[in-house]
Amino acid sequence: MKSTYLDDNIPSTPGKFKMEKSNYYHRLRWHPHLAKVTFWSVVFFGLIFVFLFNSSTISTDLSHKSLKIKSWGGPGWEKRVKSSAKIRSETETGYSVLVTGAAGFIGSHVSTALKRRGDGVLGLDNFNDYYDPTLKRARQVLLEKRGIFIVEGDINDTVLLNKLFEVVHFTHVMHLAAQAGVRYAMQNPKSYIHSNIAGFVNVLEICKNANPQPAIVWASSSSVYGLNTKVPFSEKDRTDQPASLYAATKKAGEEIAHTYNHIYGLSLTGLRFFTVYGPWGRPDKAYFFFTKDILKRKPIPVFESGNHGTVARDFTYIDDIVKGCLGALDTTEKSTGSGGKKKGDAQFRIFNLGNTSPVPVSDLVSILEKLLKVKAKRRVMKLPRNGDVPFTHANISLAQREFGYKPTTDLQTGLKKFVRWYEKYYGSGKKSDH
Ligand SMILES: O=C(O)[C@H]1O[C@H](OP(=O)(O)OP(=O)(O)OC[C@H]2O[C@@H](n3ccc(=O)[nH]c3=O)[C@H](O)[C@@H]2O)[C@H](O)[C@@H](O)[C@H]1O
Repeated sequence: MKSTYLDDNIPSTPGKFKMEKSNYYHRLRWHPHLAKVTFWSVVFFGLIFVFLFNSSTISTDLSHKSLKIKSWGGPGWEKRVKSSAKIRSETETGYSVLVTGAAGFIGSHVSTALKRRGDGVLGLDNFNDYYDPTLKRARQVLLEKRGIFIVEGDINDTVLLNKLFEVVHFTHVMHLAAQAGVRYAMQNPKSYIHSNIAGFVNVLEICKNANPQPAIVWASSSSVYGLNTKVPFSEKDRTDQPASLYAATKKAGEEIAHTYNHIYGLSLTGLRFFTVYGPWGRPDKAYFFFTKDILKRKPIPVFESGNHGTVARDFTYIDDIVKGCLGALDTTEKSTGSGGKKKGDAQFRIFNLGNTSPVPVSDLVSILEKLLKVKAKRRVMKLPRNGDVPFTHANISLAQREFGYKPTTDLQTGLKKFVRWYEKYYGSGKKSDH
């Protein structure tokens, strides 16, 4: 009723408003003591106005947030979430998996493989612009065609994650969302803390409180071996001399995971990936931008270590990595806690997922030259001290023993598949501004 009254007094045209205003001033002349009241009222309302104006920026931010919240809520959205995470009835394993970073390179491949065999898969990705987001959107389109819904959101968004766990009882979380790239860590260090530490802790917090708690498999990195010189790198080796903030956050992730396993009974498996490559890969990786620049006849920086030493990587093909991820997932034991309380010891594992045959970066360039039929303009330079390590080499016997992990794709074969995809996706250099 009151609002109707107020509404009735709101001038509907500027003309009417002016009339009221003049009336008001007229009354002021008859009641001089009202001038004081009016003055303080103006000051008071002025302050309120200033406050509202200032908070309008906050409310804009909030409205972005609430827009986001709106964009993921509602019955239609919940239906999509449930249907994507639904296990196909005849499937052998019958998992319902939340894949974070599903629009990413490894995430999109793993999601597809899980869905193909009948597991329920729900993706989560914030589609950030660390590298060309159109590539992430293209992966999303592919996944959608396969019945995988990717929820757009950040792993730090507690409200969203809680909602997802309310809608679906995930049996597993494949946590692949991260801020990647060893060299970019010098430009944007906070993004590594945000995703690889704060975001990971948020995921663990949600999982620890979930009932039932899911088993978690997450992405660590070969970079945790840092400046180690003993090869091949074995899971038992020291990991306390990282060469980049990226590596340090991945190492911190392993320690944090151990804590959650110890206190809350979460089943946790960390995978140390060794320079993964292949179709639908990441444009920030050397093999990817070397391809682009060789095709454009642009010079490429090829690193060498001191005294013209070789810089080498244990490049691992994406299909082998996917097999490793699924093997790790299939051998997880259940988490033992519930509602944030540990009920018994839970599984904690770390595995190397590499190829076990390091290749010098100069050989990688030679393979690309042959595949692309273009001579590279090599600019050989000293390995910069910005996060890179001279070599990586995985000992994979642990993964082999635990779930029969056995990579089968050599660099030549894998790069051939990559180049085929690259040429199809980007055409003859037209779309290659990534
Ligand atoms: O497995 C990992 O744990 C990490 O793999 C990846 O790191 P890296 O192995 O360093 O891959 P990538 O950048 O492709 O460089 C490949 C090679 O090219 C050399 N390299 C690189 C750049 C350049 O300009 N020139 C050059 O010679 C360079 O020295 C190196 O020898 C991921 O970025 C990281 O997110 C993480 O997942």
